Amino acid sequence: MEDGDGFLFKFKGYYFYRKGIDIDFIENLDNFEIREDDVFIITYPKSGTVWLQQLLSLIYFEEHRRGTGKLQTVDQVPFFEYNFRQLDFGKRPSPRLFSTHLPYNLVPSGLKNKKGKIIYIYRNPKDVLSSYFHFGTNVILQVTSTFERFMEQFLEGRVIGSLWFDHIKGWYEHKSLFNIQFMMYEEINKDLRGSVLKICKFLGKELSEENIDAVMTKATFENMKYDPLANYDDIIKTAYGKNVKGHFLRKGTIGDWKNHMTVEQNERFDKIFQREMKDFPLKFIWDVNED
Ligand SMILES: Nc1ncnc2c1ncn2[C@@H]1O[C@H](COP(=O)(O)OS(=O)(=O)O)[C@@H](OP(=O)(O)O)[C@H]1O
Repeated sequence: MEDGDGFLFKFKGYYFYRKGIDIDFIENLDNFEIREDDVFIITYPKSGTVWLQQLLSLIYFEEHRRGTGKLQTVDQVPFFEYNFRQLDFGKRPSPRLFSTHLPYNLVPSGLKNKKGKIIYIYRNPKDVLSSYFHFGTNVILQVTSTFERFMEQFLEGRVIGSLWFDHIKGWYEHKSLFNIQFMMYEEINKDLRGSVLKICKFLGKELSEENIDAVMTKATFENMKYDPLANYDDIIKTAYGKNVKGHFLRKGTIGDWKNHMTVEQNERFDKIFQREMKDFPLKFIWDVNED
């Protein structure tokens, strides 16, 4: 984000979106009371958050599955640190569903006692960068930045969510403290049914075949893009302004980074990735034809 300044708020070494937070809430994150049946989706930005909000809404709420509900996904699975709707989390009925971009060291300490469940979604960081570039320039800043400049900011961690490498490594290296399931954006993209079943199993939810089919149909990119309860177009207008061009549901593909990065940029990225992620055990998928 341009020079980081106006848009970023740094707290305990981590960058938040300044306009979206309540500083009192952020300073007291540690003490937020966690319930046994709380569920958190945790992501670095642009890794599939809105998709998982839709999937959880569909898995938990019959009216959302049937298309008779009126609540947007952000009202059913609200952002934890960006409480746009100013919901009273303490008064929400169980099970509470949340989504967050927080790093492992800033989440409420109750989660560290394995109370609540976490689904951590990760995506190959070149596609994260490409998605973020469009979102950063079209939605958040609404100014033109070059990809080159944005890539530098991303690699320095001077963006909302801070450094991608720190986020994923922090969560993975501390996974034994949490009740956590890691899932890959690309795995959900390639095998939606298998992914829905995996999520249901982790959350202890049993859905009929018919309901699984309904979840899958409503969670495809095409259906979400035109679904006003799931596409965030309304939120963009409210939070960022009426003239914003960008969308949360942009391309939804694997390997779009190839349309953005030059050979040199790609080589530089690979070098840094290899240095930072040496010995990191999770697999990444960089191309749509890769298994
Ligand atoms: N159903 C479905 N299928 C495939 N891809 C999907 C889907 N829903 C969201 N997306 C893609 O997720 C990207 C946005 O990431 P986030 O939701 O994490 O963004 S944010 O952090 O909440 O701003 C963004 O990726 P890009 O298209 O590459 O920009 C979205 O298109």
